[in-house]
Amino acid sequence: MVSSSQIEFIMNNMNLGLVYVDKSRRIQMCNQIAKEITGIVVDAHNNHGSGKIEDGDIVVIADNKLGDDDGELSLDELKSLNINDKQIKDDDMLLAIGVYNNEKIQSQYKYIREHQLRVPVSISSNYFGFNISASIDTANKVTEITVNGQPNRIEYYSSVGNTVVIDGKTGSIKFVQARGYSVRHEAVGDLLRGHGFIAKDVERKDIDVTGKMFLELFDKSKLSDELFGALDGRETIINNSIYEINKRPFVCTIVPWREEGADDGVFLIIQEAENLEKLMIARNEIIEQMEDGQLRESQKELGFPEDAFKSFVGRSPQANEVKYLAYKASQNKFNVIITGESGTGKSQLAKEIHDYGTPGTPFIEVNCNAIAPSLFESELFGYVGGAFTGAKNEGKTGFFEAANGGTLFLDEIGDIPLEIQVKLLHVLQDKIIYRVGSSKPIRINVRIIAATNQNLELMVANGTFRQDLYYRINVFPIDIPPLGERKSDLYLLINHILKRVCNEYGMEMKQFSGDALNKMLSYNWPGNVRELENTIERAITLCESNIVYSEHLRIGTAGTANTLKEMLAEDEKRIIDTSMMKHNSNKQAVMEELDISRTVLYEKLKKYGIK
Ligand SMILES: Nc1ncnc2c1ncn2[C@@H]1O[C@H](COP(=O)(O)OP(=O)(O)OP(=O)(O)O)[C@@H](O)[C@H]1O
Repeated sequence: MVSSSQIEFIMNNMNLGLVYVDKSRRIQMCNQIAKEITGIVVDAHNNHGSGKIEDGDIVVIADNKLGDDDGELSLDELKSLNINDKQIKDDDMLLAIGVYNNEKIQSQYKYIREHQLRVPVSISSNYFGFNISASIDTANKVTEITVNGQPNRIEYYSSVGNTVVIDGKTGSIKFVQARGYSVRHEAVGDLLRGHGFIAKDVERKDIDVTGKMFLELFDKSKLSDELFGALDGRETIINNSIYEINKRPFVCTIVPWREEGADDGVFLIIQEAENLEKLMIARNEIIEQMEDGQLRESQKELGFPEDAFKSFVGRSPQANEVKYLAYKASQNKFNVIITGESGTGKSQLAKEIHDYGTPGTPFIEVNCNAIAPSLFESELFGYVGGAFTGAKNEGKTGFFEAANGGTLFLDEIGDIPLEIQVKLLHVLQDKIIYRVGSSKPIRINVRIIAATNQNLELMVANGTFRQDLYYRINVFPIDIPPLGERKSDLYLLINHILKRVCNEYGMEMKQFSGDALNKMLSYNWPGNVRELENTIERAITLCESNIVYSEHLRIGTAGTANTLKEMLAEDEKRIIDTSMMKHNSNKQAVMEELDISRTVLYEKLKKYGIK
């Protein structure tokens, strides 16, 4: 049994923020990382005590978007710093130095309306003997305020109001803005309206928030609405989706907890979203490790080795059952039939049964629907020289002989013509073959693995498949359920395919965004793993950055083209799609790149529903 102190240890040392909210919307648990990333506790690099802005204090502001994520800082509040300039508007970038509540002392400030500046904007001054500089670098999304060589740097996502306050009496720094200020109501607007600030030091690392209302600490937002909805029993699909908490983006997952005997509540799992790529890699690794661990556990329960059937990816109860049966089949030499819809992994499983049970022996794969009926016999059993017109002089080894000592995999066995079925039956019974044109028996020792996506029982009933052969090959049936019925395998499969495809194409490892994952997880995959593979492959070729977004996924269209016309249309659509994405939907650029006229482009965009 894991003790509660062990659980607490894990929660406080994991890389994810975890908050548990009960039915009454109170926080019952909040781990250390959740407190740190939401700003409930501060990683204080510039320590200071608690207090508030007093008359005569010097206030320095670097605000990239006035009125946004700065405690609704307005012109009215700026008057307290002796800034009274009607030209300054909401959303402007503002750098300011002023003395609080002293009409006689002039402030220094700079405001800029243009948001897309690529060069940093700054002011610097010797203000009452203090060397002060403040800057905003929109290209790198960084604000910095330096007082007498002591910098305070805050990176931002959409907006930030970096603030430093110098004590007017002692000249020491009494407040330094740190991330998470919204949760503490320490935004510059709040401070200028008289709100106090907390001390920032290492001792404040374990603030207890247990029992506090969720909305006392976090703003009302789309996320809080979803969270409360989940507490009221509403279905929620927030799974690695980006939501803002106190104006900063986080990768959020809401997991309702409904256990008999316990209070209903929800877990909120949060991660910082500022470096999505790194996070996604970390998250994927964690989930993979977790799922791997669960897989090992379930394999142990079933009593088969850890390394068995590793490449048959999946951890759903159905996938585990398939692997268990496959393992059992690999340990014996009886014939096996694998059934399942097209693309469920029948061929892959057949190869794995062979590799695990009889490594180093031949594995011959025969696709029965690719052989002309007249050639079946000679292909399966071989022939001797001069057996028929067109036969090679030296004769030919058939698939059975080639597979001797190993496995013959008969894919699409339902497509074997009736007259060959009877011959196959004899081989299975007697373990003897005759090459076409020869009466010399050849003893063979071959295990048959057959596969089909047809209903053989029905074929037996309507006379297209021999009943006796059916009984012979149906000794050990393994049915692989469609992917849509074992969705919990999706996550592992997605990662597995992604890795494989990136390796195959010699690309850097890519990651799926939360939205892209959600889109894949909510689709039913009628084409099974093959459709999933095609979709991922296409998405990767469409996407230029290292993150694959949902826009790159052409779900439901991949791999459905059958005719040349359909295939060409799919390619045309993909090429136009890629070009539109590359040029940010700039049609002129797309026309130039693809060398097509406006009329043609508009016609194609309409035809393929590309926006
Ligand atoms: N569980 C799995 N783990 C990893 N890859 C899988 C899995 N299942 C299927 N695949 C992959 O999906 C693709 C399709 O699988 P496969 O060809 O084995 O399907 P199938 O059932 O034999 O299809 P068909 O009936 O059309 O021949 C292959 O590239 C295979 O490697």
